[in-house]
Amino acid sequence: MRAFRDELWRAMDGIYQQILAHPFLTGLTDGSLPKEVFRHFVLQEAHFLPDYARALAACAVKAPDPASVQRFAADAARTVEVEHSLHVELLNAFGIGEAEARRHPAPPTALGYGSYLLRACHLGTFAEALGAIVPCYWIYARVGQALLDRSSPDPLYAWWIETYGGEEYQETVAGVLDLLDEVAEGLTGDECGRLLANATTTARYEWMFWDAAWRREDWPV
Ligand SMILES: Cc1ncc(CO)c(N)n1
Ligand SMILES: Cc1ncsc1CCO
Repeated sequence: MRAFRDELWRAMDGIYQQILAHPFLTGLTDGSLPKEVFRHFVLQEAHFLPDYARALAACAVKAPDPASVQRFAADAARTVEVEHSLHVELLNAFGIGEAEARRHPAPPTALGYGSYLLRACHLGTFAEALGAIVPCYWIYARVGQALLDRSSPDPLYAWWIETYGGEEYQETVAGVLDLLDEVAEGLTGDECGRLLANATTTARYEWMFWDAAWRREDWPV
């Protein structure tokens, strides 16, 4: 029997290939990515990660068993930690203080993505929430892995790559994918369809998030 995760990956693979080919990611590994573009990405992350942490906490609330509650609650806490080290390691390196990051309103795609995740995880069933949240983990794990081989001559970019390409994060994501396969066994065809539709939306937002950073997207009016 094929695992459900393969079906979910098929729903995202075309989008994932476009993520890998995006000039933001090719620029990360050859070190040619302009600093102002990465700076904008970090600013987007500073706005997105608190929403992401709360979306993970909502998954913890809906999780069907204590081990899954613990998993999502731990990842929510870990996301807050990553958000904090982002401030310490990166925003300071770019001369963006916490006050400035707060003053700058969340740009459209970061706000849209975070709002979508909160909506899906709060209003959906656990399966629908899982569909929305799994690609966040999986795409970053795959991107991190793909970039780890080449890493980056830039220590800032290398730090970021290690966070997501490293062993610890890879193991975290493997656990979530095991849970996905387990949960999918008990779902109807319709429920699987809604889970996959959410996964596709998240994968699209993942591409858009890189692209928005690349364009240094801001509110047009
Ligand atoms: C936009 C985005 N998606 C996923 C992750 C994974 O943590 C992240 N840090 N940022
Ligand atoms: C690194 C990491 N580990 C668990 S969740 C998460 C995502 C924070 O960005």
